[in-house]
Amino acid sequence: MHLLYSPDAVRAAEAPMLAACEAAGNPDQLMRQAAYGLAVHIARAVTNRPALPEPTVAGPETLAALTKPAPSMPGTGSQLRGALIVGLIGPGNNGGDGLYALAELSGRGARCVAVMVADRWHERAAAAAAAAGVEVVKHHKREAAQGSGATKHNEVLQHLACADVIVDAVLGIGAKGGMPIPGWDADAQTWAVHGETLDALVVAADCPSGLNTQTGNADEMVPLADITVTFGALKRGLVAGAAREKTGDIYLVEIGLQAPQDTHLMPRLITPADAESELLAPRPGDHKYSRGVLGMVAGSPAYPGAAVLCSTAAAAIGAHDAGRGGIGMLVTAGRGAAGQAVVQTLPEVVNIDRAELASPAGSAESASNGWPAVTSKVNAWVVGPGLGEEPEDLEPALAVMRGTQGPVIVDASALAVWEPSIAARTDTDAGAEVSTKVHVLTPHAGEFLALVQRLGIDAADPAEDPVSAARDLAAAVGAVVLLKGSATVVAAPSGVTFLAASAAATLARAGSGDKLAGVLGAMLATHAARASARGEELSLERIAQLCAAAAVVHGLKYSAA
Ligand SMILES: NC(=O)C1=CN([C@@H]2O[C@H](COP(=O)(O)OP(=O)(O)OC[C@H]3O[C@@H](n4cnc5c(N)ncnc54)[C@H](O)[C@@H]3O)[C@@H](O)[C@H]2O)[C@@H](O)CC1
Repeated sequence: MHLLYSPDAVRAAEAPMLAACEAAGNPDQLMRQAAYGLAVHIARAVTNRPALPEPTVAGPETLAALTKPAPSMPGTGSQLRGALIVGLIGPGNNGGDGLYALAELSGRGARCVAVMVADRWHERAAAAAAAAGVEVVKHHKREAAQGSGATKHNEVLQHLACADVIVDAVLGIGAKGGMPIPGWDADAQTWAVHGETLDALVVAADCPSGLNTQTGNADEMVPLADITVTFGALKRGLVAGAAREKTGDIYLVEIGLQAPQDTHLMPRLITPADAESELLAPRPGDHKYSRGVLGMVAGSPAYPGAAVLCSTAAAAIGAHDAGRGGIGMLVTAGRGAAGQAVVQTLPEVVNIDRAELASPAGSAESASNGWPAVTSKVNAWVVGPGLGEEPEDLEPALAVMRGTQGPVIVDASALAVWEPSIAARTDTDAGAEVSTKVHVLTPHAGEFLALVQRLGIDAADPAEDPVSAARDLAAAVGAVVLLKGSATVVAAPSGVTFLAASAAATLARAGSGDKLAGVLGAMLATHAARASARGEELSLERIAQLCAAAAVVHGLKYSAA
């Protein structure tokens, strides 16, 4: 699990270290450390492309390929000889990182060019770069406006066209929007005039320039990076929202930052290893009920496929890997074709008539609420995938939401009829959240906007700041909110938040949400069963964490398909 820092948290963590470096008469020590890490990754990129070591956070492309490149050592001087590395250098400390990195690489034999894209720069780093033999080209807007601008522009283009690596060290966490580079054509993601696609590997220093490292918001001006080498800590805005499409693989360079004392409300990134560790192994003596029973109200005569996707995804967890993460039993409440399709695909499923949830028959074998007896064994429910708008399908879903303590994953069509009053729940001791009635809402951005509008909730825009958006809704309605996106954000009402960033862009297709609902259901059912056997309940924060782990499992399992 990685803590995700806001830019303010990064600055706060850096401050005492910078003061100590200053006092020791070595003010750039931290920057040099960061720059060394950057240089190592650039050297690896030059010498080993495309076999780079495993990133801290895999980008969508890497996930789609699901390759695990072999780790390797940084290149030696001789391997770098002949390589051209061009740094785009901005006015602040991010530019300083770039300059010190170029100085390192120049010392190892690469030809390095620093293009100063602002009319000021980090003086000490620039002096170090010049002393190490880095060529300097000044090409900023003010200078571009003066007579020699066109010639200079062509010179820069020439360098860029021949570069093996372009280092984006224009703006870091101090960016206030935009890319201050003369001639940068954002639409084409290249430099104007020539317009050809550049062959170089683009390495972003700390973050792609212009990215909002608080929210992840990135407009079309922000250049795409093949890899991002970030310093000290993972920034929240590197893995949230649009950032996923900009950063490529992310590598974290440690520079010794101390974590803040109070990290409770810092978002956390769930790694594949974290997610794996949440897949419970079956124990000797387990039986189908003790492993966890998942109930499902999914699919309808109009959309029977959603029920198949949801149930097969739930059943597939645990089908391999010694049964880890697997549920003991799946109970579906089907109607017509939706029920038949599931049973034909998964004969082990217990299918009950959906109508019996909305209008309980109440026979001698019924559960205490009049539902079929098997429902009393259910540890978690999924309601909504493929239900459509018919009352025959939505009423049973509502009955589950109202009539069980949960956890209930409220997905797709069920979100359109969900009300906070349905989830009304009583907290025990002050501050201790227990799952007396737990609902997990799983909107994508469109469903999120429809939901907050219908309920009159003031929430951040998920397209601009997904972490705040999920937190706002969760706090307003008292439910766990799983906001789907290129990174998925899961927030508990307390504000505790987890991110899952292990899904490739290939997952943006019909049916992915249905499968995710099934994986979520399996994760919650297995953990709720274990907790209940111990006489415990899962807290809302724990449920949020498990949901993010399930999103990671889903991303890894289905990204390559
Ligand atoms: N403080 C340190 O010692 C360390 C800082 N680090 C680096 O320093 C970066 C932060 O440095 P800074 O605070 O100097 O911030 P930046 O380097 O991100 O840039 C800030 C400067 O750019 C200007 N600026 C912002 N947006 C602009 C725009 N759209 N157009 C033109 N100019 C713009 C600002 O006015 C300011 O002068 C980090 O991202 C990281 O790369 C690392 O070296 C680690 C150590």
